Amino acid sequence: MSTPHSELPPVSSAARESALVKRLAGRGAEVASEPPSVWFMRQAGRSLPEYRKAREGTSMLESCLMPELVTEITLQPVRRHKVDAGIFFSDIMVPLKLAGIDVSIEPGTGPVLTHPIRSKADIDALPPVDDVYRAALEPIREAVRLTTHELDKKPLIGFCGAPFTVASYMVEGRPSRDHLRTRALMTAEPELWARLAQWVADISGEFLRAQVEAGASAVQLFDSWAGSLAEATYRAHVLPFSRAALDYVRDLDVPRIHFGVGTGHMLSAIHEAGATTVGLDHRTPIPTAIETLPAGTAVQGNLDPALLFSSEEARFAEAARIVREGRTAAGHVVNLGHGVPPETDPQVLTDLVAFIHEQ
Ligand SMILES: Cc1c2[nH]c(c1CCC(=O)O)Cc1[nH]c(c(CCC(=O)O)c1C)Cc1[nH]c(c(CCC(=O)O)c1C)Cc1[nH]c(c(C)c1CCC(=O)O)C2
Repeated sequence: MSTPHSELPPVSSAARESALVKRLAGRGAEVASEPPSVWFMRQAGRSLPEYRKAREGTSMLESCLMPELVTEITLQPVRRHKVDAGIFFSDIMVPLKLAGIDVSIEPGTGPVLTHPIRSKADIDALPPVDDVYRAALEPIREAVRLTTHELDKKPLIGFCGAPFTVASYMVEGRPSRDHLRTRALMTAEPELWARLAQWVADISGEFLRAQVEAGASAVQLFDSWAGSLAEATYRAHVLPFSRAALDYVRDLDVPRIHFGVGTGHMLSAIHEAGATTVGLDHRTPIPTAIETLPAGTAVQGNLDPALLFSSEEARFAEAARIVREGRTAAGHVVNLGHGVPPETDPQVLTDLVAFIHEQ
């Protein structure tokens, strides 16, 4: 390798002072005259032909450990759509793989574990989160350094999976609609559950911290499946561990987004886990969220991904409404209510970004 990547200059302060990062920190008033900020969950990925080409012949988790490839894939949607941030190309399962767990991501299915967690012995056998694990994160740090160097003034958003969502893949062994085994474990064996959730908080928290230390300007905690929980269950068995994961970056002064699908019934709890910004899916009205959350909290979202397949007229009308409603928040960043579906026409996203920037 000819470039001494680890000697790249530190991340541009312009990225950390960008309008998008200020909005995520609840400092939207400082940049009120600037165009709205927008990025999309899953903006990198199968909706882009250049992604499909770059990924040919390399498995998902393998590609996440190849720094040049990660940089290229992270930059693809930034180049094409002119979104205001890159989202680090990786996966919520990467920390498991780096910790030595036998996991793969099966195309069209999702994460699959060879040995799902089924007993106390399985939890006893989880590897320690130690210097060996932190050293294994080096390809992640390297990829972030390369990517932030290329992004220059645009921020990179780092992320990790929240303990409930990641642990539900570990317990179920594969994607599950209702996470029954996981939810049963919480109440049947709360102490075992707590050990598993704390372990995930530690591996995911270290993964998140590695990204910020290497140059990411904001983070998002994905608790995609938390919406399947009642608020009381969430508070008792999940919130403390999500907070533990976010605590890994609390001293690093970057905004923290917290997102889960279908969490409109417990937005305050999602915020209390340690977020500066609450991510909203398309079912939660922005004014309701602003009213519910403490003053100073920013919001992100929340265009229904179905609108990507609707008429341009309907899509732009919704986008304009979302931008308008977001102006009353301490900070608002436009996003979808969940990830970009693989079938999306990329031109629709490019045109949508241009429209949002004109508002
Ligand atoms: C639940 C979850 C996972 N991974 C993730 C979540 C939380 C977000 C959410 O709720 O969608 C997070 C994730 N996964 C990926 C990103 C990176 C970048 C981005 O958002 O642009 C992020 C932020 C890449 C990816 N992660 C995955 C892909 C597709 C891989 C491919 O090209 O086949 C990408 C681009 C694979 C993946 N990984 C996972 C699933 C369910 C899948 C889809 C499996 C499939 O339908 O084939 C687990």
